[in-house]
Amino acid sequence: MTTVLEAKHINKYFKNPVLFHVLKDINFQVKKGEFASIMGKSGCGKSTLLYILSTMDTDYEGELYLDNKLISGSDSEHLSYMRNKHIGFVFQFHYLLSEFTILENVMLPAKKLGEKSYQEIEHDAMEKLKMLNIEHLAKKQASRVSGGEKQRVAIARALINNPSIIMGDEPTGNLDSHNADNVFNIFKRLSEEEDLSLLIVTHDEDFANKTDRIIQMEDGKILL
Ligand SMILES: Nc1ncnc2c1ncn2[C@@H]1O[C@H](COP(=O)(O)OP(=O)(O)OP(=O)(O)O)[C@@H](O)[C@H]1O
Repeated sequence: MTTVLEAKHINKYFKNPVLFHVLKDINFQVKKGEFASIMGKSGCGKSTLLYILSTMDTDYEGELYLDNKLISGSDSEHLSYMRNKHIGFVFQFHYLLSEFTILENVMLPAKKLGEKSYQEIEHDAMEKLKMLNIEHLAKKQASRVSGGEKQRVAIARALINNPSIIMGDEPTGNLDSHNADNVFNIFKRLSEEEDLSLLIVTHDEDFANKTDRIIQMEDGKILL
């Protein structure tokens, strides 16, 4: 099976004021179509790891591969391109631009990538909204839709550049159980029907237990 993301011997230290070894020899792979979750107690290093895997943090030791290409050590311009093209993000808070319409919000990462015309991007964005059953919200201002709807819009936005992997940091942390189930089911469908990989940090055991694999972290290490 194809590997979409691979971390090899990732070590990370914080140096303020004393040296703190926060990530200790992290090794794992995420395969194409795999739905994996990362769990662990508060402070064990989940967000720090996700920050590295998502290429936002470059101050670490080890190797990171995205779609079998070594990306650790790349310059910031290349990393920004790879991040935009290959990774979709869903956070606890949706970070939609409230003055923009839903459609405009979903289009933004594709405009940033700059590989398609406005019309193509608009068409793609409508397709993503349809996929998530929220096409009727397209022309609405982002501030005027519900919390659960906003999170579905955030997923549509994460999908707009057809990434290989979706990374989430507590994407259901701010949702009630009905909307959290909804987001889980969307992720599950994306993994099963679209062969998309998902790597989701969560504190929600019910959510994690339903994923294909739980990556359990403790004190900066992955438990095997
Ligand atoms: N910039 C920083 N400088 C020093 N230490 C930091 C920094 N950021 C995080 N840490 C420490 O690194 C450890 C891991 O933090 P991290 O945020 O990755 O944990 P987490 O598992 O995501 O926690 P939570 O579940 O509460 O979000 C913690 O002990 C934290 O205090």
